Amino acid sequence: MSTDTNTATEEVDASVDTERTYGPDDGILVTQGLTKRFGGLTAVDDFSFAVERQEILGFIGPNGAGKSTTFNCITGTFPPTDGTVWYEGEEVTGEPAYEMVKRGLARTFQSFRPLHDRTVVDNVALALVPDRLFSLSGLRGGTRERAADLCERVGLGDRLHQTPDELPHAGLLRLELARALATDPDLLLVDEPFAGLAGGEVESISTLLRELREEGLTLVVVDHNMRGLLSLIDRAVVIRFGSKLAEGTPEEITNNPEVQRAYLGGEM
Ligand SMILES: Nc1ncnc2c1ncn2[C@@H]1O[C@H](COP(=O)(O)OP(=O)(O)OP(=O)(O)O)[C@@H](O)[C@H]1O
Repeated sequence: MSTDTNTATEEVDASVDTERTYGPDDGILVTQGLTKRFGGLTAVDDFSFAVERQEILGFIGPNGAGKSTTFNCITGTFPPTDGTVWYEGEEVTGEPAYEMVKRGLARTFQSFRPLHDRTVVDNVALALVPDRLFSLSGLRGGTRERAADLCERVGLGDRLHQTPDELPHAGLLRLELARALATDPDLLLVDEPFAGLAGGEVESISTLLRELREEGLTLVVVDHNMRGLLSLIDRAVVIRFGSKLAEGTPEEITNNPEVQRAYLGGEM
């Protein structure tokens, strides 16, 4: 993927309805005028979008476009400088991460963070309990059963008693997904699931994500693998310089001249 090149702002604005004002009922997750400044740098700039219930939304943008910062403002890593976030129709702007998890918003991280001295099933079981001070021996049987079910669900049923270090990269991603699912989310933000995966693995992870959607989950997926992402998603929102560049179906996005220009030399 290429880094940013300069494109006239007028052209960029012409590709999206910048006048649209979003409200709490426009989707399961909605932002209006989301802005995040780090000192003099505006990383997210008056960014509005909505995620529809049970869709798979791709969140696309070149390096440094503001994708992670948008995620971080929504999931409570840090508060936005300005703007509003609604989740399930309620305003949640600036709510801390643990409150967002309680509301049903989960995320996976590109850099996996399993507990290396625990087994796969223990890692998932610990994500099920709200307070990590509980000892594993104190977990009820039902909890461990639920953890094993989740491992099974993501394709780790035959690796319950291995440690994370014994898993291949795709297995670690599955574990990360199971740990996120352990919080019983309605909406899952998935950060770069295809990074480091071979073609066949991209397809099997895509199949898993589609199945999770069929089971009722809403998914927002960020990835630099355009081919993998566009064949997975229903719709995409494209961000550039912290602002919305375009949104639409994979076909609309692929054929959008501004998007093509933003990804000059990239894989569209
Ligand atoms: N904590 C921070 N402090 C200062 N600047 C930051 C911080 N986090 C992000 N930025 C800056 O904000 C801008 C947007 O970064 P962000 O990480 O959101 O982009 P991104 O679209 O996720 O990029 P990538 O695809 O490379 O992960 C960048 O210029 C980045 O350097």
